[in-house]
Amino acid sequence: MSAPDVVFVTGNANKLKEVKMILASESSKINLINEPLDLEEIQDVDLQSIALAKCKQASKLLGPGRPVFVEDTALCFDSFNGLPGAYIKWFVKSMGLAGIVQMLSGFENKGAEAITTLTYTDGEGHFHTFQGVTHGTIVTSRGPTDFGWDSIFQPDESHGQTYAEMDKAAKNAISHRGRAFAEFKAFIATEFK
Ligand SMILES: O=c1[nH]c(=O)c2ncn([C@@H]3O[C@H](COP(=O)(O)OP(=O)(O)OP(=O)(O)O)[C@@H](O)[C@H]3O)c2[nH]1
Ligand SMILES: [Mg+2]
Repeated sequence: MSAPDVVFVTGNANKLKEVKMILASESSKINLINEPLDLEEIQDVDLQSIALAKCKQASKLLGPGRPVFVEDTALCFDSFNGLPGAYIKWFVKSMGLAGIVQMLSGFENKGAEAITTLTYTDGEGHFHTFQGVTHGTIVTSRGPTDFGWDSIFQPDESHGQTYAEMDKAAKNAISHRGRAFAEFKAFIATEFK
């Protein structure tokens, strides 16, 4: 029997690339499909509520009985009590990376948490949420700038490299996304035997 389809709803090609790499090891259990639907994102500081609302909307659009997951990624500054959080996308768009670095110039603590919140539904009313967190520091941009804020985030565990300077396998091994999907992989092992 072939592996069942599981849909990842995202319009972000960089996320998709990383997730395909992370879930490649599960290809005998699930057949990963992408639907680049543009989902509404509710205004909330609670990351689990945002991911759940996104997943419910994706599931509604795809129809019942279809396993689907979404993820929402936040960047939370220690000095800002967790903001910009899920709003980081709009900060990157409006201010650029240099503007974001500048926002923290008056603060001694330049620490930040990158958080991925992933919500999966079986399409039959059951929802499961997984989260991955990586702490780091906001630094002046170093490395390629093709993915969000990768070039200004230096994880504590990276020996001085920004995410953008790391190769993908090294990033996935310690990243917010890698950690959230490690939990999801353990779930896949029990859900799709
Ligand atoms: O440097 C980065 N390293 C990452 O690992 C990463 N993951 C997400 N992002 C960016 O942070 C915002 C999240 O917003 P987000 O979760 O709503 O994503 P999105 O709207 O692009 O896609 P989606 O909602 O269709 O899945 C967007 O600006 C993403 O580009 C990242 N930037
Ligand atoms: Mg989004």
